[in-house]
Amino acid sequence: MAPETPPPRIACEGVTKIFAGGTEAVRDVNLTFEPGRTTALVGPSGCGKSTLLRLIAGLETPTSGRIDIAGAPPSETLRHAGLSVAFQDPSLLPWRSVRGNIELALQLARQKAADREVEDLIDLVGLGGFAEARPAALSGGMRQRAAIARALATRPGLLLLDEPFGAVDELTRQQLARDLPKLWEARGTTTLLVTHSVSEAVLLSDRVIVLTPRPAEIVADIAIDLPRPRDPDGLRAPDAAALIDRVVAALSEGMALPDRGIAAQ
Ligand SMILES: Nc1ncnc2c1ncn2[C@@H]1O[C@H](COP(=O)(O)OP(=O)(O)OP(=O)(O)O)[C@@H](O)[C@H]1O
Repeated sequence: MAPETPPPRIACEGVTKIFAGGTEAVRDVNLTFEPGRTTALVGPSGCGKSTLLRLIAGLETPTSGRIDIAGAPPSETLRHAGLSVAFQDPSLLPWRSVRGNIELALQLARQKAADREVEDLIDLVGLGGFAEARPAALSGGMRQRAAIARALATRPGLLLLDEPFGAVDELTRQQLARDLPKLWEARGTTTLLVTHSVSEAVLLSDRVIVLTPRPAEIVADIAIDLPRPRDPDGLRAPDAAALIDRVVAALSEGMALPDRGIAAQ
């Protein structure tokens, strides 16, 4: 089934974010994301990855530059439920069950799920049997997975994930890494994800953007042209390992820039 809203093209033009107080988190980012592709943003801790994602989500406004999602500002896309986010802090409503949280997202978007669609999503994120559980009865990783299911429920054209598997155990993480890209591909979702994990970025994405230490600037833009479906075990193959090495080398390059990272310490 097609997504509720078609996957948009996203353009960031000269995007800079300086917070009140003077912290410059993002500097002059120029990027275009093509519809239906998955892109990972990778960079050292505190470099400005989440800020860039929040800017694209319309949850922050750029200090200068502009962001355009299919011809409209991000706030517009957010309002039309064409965009879903699952961030580190899952922010589920505590008095609603997993199913209730997902159904609320659908109600707010004035959508109805097809038969069994909510159940299928709950199963997909490995929460079968926990549909009626409230967030307090779930582990941190389970809450994150519930938030992913909620983000997917409205079939957004644009899906923004910030460290979505941060609290998820390794085996479940591997299962999600197998299953979620299949769903994004089937739906044609444009997905942007922030991760600390270089191997996860290579496993999930069509493209990895490597950012410098704060303020985040682009140090490398690496195409991940590995065949799909991909399997975590496949990361040991020479072509995948070479891509991981390229991403790691770009991270080191960013750290070595004169005013950043190691050089700035
Ligand atoms: N609302 C805010 N007000 C002021 N400073 C902020 C705000 N949000 C983030 N920052 C600062 O901006 C910088 C970048 O933060 P951000 O959360 O984007 O980094 P990150 O790369 O996502 O970090 P991590 O990988 O550790 O999650 C940090 O120095 C942070 O303290």
